[in-house]
Amino acid sequence: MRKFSKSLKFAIQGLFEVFTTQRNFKIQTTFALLAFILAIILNLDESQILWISLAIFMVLILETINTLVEKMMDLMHPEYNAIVGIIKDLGAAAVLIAATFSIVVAAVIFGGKMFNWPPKYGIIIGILFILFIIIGSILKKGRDNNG
Ligand SMILES: Nc1ncnc2c1ncn2[C@@H]1O[C@H](COP(=O)(O)OP(=O)(O)OP(=O)(O)O)[C@@H](O)[C@H]1O
Repeated sequence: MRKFSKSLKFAIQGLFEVFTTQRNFKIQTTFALLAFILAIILNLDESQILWISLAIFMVLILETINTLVEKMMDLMHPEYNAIVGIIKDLGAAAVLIAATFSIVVAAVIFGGKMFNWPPKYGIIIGILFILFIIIGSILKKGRDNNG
C-alpha cells in the first residue's frame, strides 16, 4: 500500500510538471473542463459522455507522452540534429491526430445536440484531415525534390 501511494505521488508530481511547464497542456485541460461542463449542461447520455471522455483523455495522454519525448531528446541530444527534429515532430503529430479525433467527436455530439448538425459532419472533418495528410505530403515531397 505504501508503494502504491508513493507511485501515485510521483505520478501526481508528473501531472503538475506537465501542467505547469506546458502551455498546450494548460489549453487542453481548459477545453476539457469546458467540454465536461457542457456535457452536464446538455445532459448527455452515457455513450456520449464516454466518447467525450475518450477524446479528452487521449489528447491529454498524448500531450504528456509528447512532453516526455521532448524532454528525453533534449537530455540525450541537446544539440541540433535532424533525427531529433523528426522524433519531436512525430510526437507532435500524434497529439494533432488525437486533437482532430476530439474535433470529430465534438462536432458529432455537441454539434448534433446544440445546432442539430447531422453526424456526417464528423465524417467530413475526418475526410478533410486525411486529404490534408495525403495532399500535404505530396506537395511537400514535390517541393523537397525541386529545392
Ligand atoms: N535538437 C533539435 N534538433 C532538430 N530540431 C529540433 C530540435 N529541437 C527542436 N527541434 C524542432 O523544433 C520543434 C519544436 O521543438 P521543441 O522541443 O521546442 O517543442 P515545443 O513543442 O516547442 O516544446 P516546448 O514549448 O515544451 O519547448 C520540433 O518539433 C522540431 O521540429
